[in-house]
Amino acid sequence: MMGAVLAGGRAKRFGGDKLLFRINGKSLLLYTLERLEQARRIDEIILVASKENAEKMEGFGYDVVVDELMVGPMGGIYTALSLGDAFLVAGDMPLLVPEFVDFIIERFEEAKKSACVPRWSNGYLEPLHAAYSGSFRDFLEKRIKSGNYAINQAIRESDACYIEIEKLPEDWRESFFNVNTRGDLRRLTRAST
Ligand SMILES: Nc1nc2c(ncn2[C@@H]2O[C@H](COP(=O)(O)OP(=O)(O)OP(=O)(O)O)[C@@H](O)[C@H]2O)c(=O)[nH]1
Ligand SMILES: [Mg+2]
Repeated sequence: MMGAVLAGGRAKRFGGDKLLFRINGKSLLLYTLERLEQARRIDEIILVASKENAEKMEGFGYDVVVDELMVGPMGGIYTALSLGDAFLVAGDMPLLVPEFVDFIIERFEEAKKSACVPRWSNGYLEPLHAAYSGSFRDFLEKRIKSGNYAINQAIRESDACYIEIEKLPEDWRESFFNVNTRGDLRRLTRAST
């Protein structure tokens, strides 16, 4: 399955070029890409960039698609799915667990639903660490046209299948860790990546 990495955000909370920020000499995005590469069920990776950073993103050596919408994650997902089914992940998730990625893709392929999304017992979803079908794109199109960019609501109103997070190995949860502020980097410098 294709792995699509969202990499077109403006990183307002972080300030500056979050994905290119180097931690121990390696960019944040490269941490994420290296983990994604290790997933056996990922056979191709694309980066979903913005017009502004597409050139820089090409430097990573993967195909880059430009998100023309720039309305947040939903637009990035919509853009990625123009190339077919995808496991979608945010570029700022450096502790991605490859086995967990494979697990989600397997569930997605068995379930034959429009999406397969991890869910916490309180109902909170992890839409930027989930598998989506190309047909989910048509479902998003109407919402985007009417200016409704709420991805969680879109998933809930679709026929998505859910993966109950608390039933899985506890150490898989670090896969959801994402860097929003400079303070979040402390966790990464401590982790053995
Ligand atoms: N292609 C694309 N990627 C996006 C978009 N919005 C966010 N992203 C990416 O999605 C990931 C998670 O988003 P956020 O944590 O909100 O990052 P961000 O939007 O850059 O940061 P903030 O401005 O602080 O919200 C990051 O890797 C972003 O680069 C978008 O509109 N289009
Ligand atoms: Mg954002």
